[in-house]
Amino acid sequence: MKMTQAHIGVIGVGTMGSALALNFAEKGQDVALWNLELSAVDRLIASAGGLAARLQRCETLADLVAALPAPRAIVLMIPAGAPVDQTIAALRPLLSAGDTIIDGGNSDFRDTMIRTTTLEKAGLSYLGIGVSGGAEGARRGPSMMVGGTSSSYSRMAPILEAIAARYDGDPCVAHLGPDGAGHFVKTVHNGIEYADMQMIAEVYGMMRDGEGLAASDIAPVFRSWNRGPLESYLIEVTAEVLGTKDPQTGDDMVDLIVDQAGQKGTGRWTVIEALRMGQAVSIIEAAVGARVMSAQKSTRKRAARVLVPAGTDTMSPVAEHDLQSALIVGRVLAYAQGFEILAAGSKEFNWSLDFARIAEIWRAGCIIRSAMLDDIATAFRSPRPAGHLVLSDHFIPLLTTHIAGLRRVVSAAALKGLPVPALAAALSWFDMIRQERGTSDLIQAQRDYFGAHSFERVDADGSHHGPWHSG
Ligand SMILES: NC(=O)C1=CN([C@@H]2O[C@H](COP(=O)(O)OP(=O)(O)OC[C@H]3O[C@@H](n4cnc5c(N)ncnc54)[C@H](OP(=O)(O)O)[C@@H]3O)[C@@H](O)[C@H]2O)C=CC1
Ligand SMILES: O=C(CO)[C@H](O)[C@H](O)COP(=O)(O)O
Repeated sequence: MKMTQAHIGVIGVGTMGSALALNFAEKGQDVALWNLELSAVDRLIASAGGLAARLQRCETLADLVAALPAPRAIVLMIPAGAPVDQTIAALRPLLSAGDTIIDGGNSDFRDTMIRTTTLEKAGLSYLGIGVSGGAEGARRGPSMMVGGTSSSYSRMAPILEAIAARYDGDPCVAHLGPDGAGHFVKTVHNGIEYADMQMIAEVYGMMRDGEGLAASDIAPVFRSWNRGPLESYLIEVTAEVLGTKDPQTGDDMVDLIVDQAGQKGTGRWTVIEALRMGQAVSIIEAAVGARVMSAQKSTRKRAARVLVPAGTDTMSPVAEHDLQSALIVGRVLAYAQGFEILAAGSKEFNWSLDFARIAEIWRAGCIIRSAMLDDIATAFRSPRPAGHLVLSDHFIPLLTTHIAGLRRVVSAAALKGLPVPALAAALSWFDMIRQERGTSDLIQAQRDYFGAHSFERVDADGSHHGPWHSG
């Protein structure tokens, strides 16, 4: 087939690639398409309506490259890891100096750092872009977190801005730093996403298992919360999901779904990177751990029969406004933990990440978009004692108002025998950060006792040992 010239190439027309291709086409771009299984391209073109004229089916990678005038821009929307390396290896001999490969998948930012160095040395440009918003976002306007050289970004900025979500006219895309910076920020975005989803699930569990409410009764509660400080995409999605019936049985759809959550890596990577950099991200860690435990269905089935929930209180109801407060505090703290990882990464990799801008490009298009992000952006543009989000003027009053609700929810969950690992982690984090004198004096004493690690004294300078072994 004779190829006409296209503006941009897309490799991988699965959920995200096909939606992005249509978004490009809608913004006036002719898109050359290639997919491992070519029938997926045919299906996309057949369903593209008026946009089909802007979509070109390419039989081979060589055809795709030939359809693009140099300097080319080719977007990969394929699974992270080996598929990206294999596709880059296949593309490289076909490309010319100055061409740009864009990895829009959820790649490990460390892989992106290596790929950028290798390809830039070979005269190619490479951008690692974290794309958020799911299929709908990719189609109508995603939030995009870009890593790469400034010159590579400048070339792509007009088209990226054209397809991005907009918040009050501001495109939700930014060049965040070199090589892996964009994928690092996307990974942490997903860590926050895990935490928010887990806390929402815990609150749903409190209503379902603690109060005996049906999903269809819980849906309106989330719908009403979406009109307050919790306004966000994930609360909106939750209300929609809980209100949906199974067309076959007429039952609440969520009740028919196996309670085992999948995960592709970004949540776990967030925790691994945080721990590597000495950061405490207890809420995100609890959320990843909860997905791991959700997969252990057969163990849970057995344990449910033999482990007794002694001392439980099934009578005392939990107030709806306390559940709302718990989510408000939990969300603030999950964002705060995420931004702490970003700050650590920025320092570790010398990226000078602009935290206010990151909050701004998360205000629309992405999965963790919420009303709170505008305030977070403002907080990052204002003085923050100790540099921490929870100590900013905006968040202190919010936390002060709602912390009692979180406290009551976590206590009630403990008494009812209901698991709330992420909310409990949020509460413990809050109580630790506000404890001027903690209990690590004892940890230091123990370390010195068994390992002569020494400690500092409150009443003298220098390092000291205890009198432990003197008697
Ligand atoms: N779904 C989502 O909400 C989001 C996903 N992402 C990321 O975007 C990327 C794509 O995800 P998504 O569209 O959901 O995934 P899909 O599974 O829907 O599509 C994957 C695409 O990659 C192709 N592919 C699979 N293996 C290879 C390979 N070895 N070489 C070349 N192509 C291959 C598939 O081709 P074939 O049709 O032949 O199998 C398909 O076109 C992933 O990195 C994902 O993590 C990012 C943000 C949101
Ligand atoms: O990036 C995303 C949303 O922002 C993807 O939906 C991603 O797949 C979510 O992660 P996981 O599959 O591990 O839940």
